[in-house]
Amino acid sequence: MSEYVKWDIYDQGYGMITLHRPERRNALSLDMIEEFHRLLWEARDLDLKALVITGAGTQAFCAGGDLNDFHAGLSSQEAFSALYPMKEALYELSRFPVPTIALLNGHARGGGCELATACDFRYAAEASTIGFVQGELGISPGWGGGALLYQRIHPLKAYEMLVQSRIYDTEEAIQTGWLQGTIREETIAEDIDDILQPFLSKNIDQVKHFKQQYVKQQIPISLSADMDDEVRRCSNLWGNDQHKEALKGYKKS
Ligand SMILES: CC[C@@H](C(=O)O)C(=O)SCCNC(=O)CCNC(=O)[C@H](O)C(C)(C)COP(=O)(O)OP(=O)(O)OC[C@H]1O[C@@H](n2cnc3c(N)ncnc32)[C@H](O)[C@@H]1OP(=O)(O)O
Repeated sequence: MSEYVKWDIYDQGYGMITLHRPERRNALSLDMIEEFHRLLWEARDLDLKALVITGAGTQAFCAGGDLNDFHAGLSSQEAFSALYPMKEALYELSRFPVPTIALLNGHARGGGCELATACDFRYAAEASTIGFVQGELGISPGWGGGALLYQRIHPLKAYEMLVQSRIYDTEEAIQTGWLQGTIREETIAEDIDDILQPFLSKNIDQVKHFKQQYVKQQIPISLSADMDDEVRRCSNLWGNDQHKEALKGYKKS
């Protein structure tokens, strides 16, 4: 159990999982990942029309893996064991039975972008920035979010985002097709209502049907093996000199 992952159900018919660790920019520790996955399983059996994933605070949606747990001193085998549970959670999330929406209340980095990519749709506060920065850290995405990115946007754009590993603002992220729209800080509650309304106005069987059809086209069971391969490749890169140098500022590295 982790106190840093919260779960709410709203009368309008949707659920919301909130990463609640703003002082660490909602970075995901191993405990948080376990709790996140447990909540996803619980949520599957509820009659929801949509599931929202967001972060607490105004700074960050999610800064990726907690670099105290995912430190550069891990062996490849240890890195694989640490990374794999979030791959399993993201695979579940990508095949969740009803539409899923990432509400980026702030910046997303590394695994935070992978988490958002595992959702069907992404909306972000205007000042948010997005970075698949793993390439700058001497590694590659380690939770299967790279494989998912190829399913969400044009493959050449996905490749560009991953290999360049740079930071995008919301306007650029919309152009890639990764982000569907922005939320204004002054009207955040109304904007969220507007985003959710088209989902909540349908009945549950409708939203389940639309989601099932999408999953059949875009998130085949075989994607799981591609995501496993991604975890393995990231683990093999783990702890190289560039990685150690990039994580120097964090404990245990
Ligand atoms: C492991 C999986 C792998 C993957 O598969 O992709 C990854 O996720 S690799 C991790 C990639 N993530 C990063 O490199 C992000 C690092 N963080 C940032 O770039 C910035 O924090 C931010 C997200 C852009 C926000 O910037 P800002 O608002 O200026 O906050 P600070 O940088 O001052 O951070 C505040 C506080 O939080 C701690 N922090 C931030 N990110 C992490 C993290 N990933 N793990 C652990 N702790 C993190 C940071 O150290 C600060 O702590 P204090 O100095 O003690 O206040």
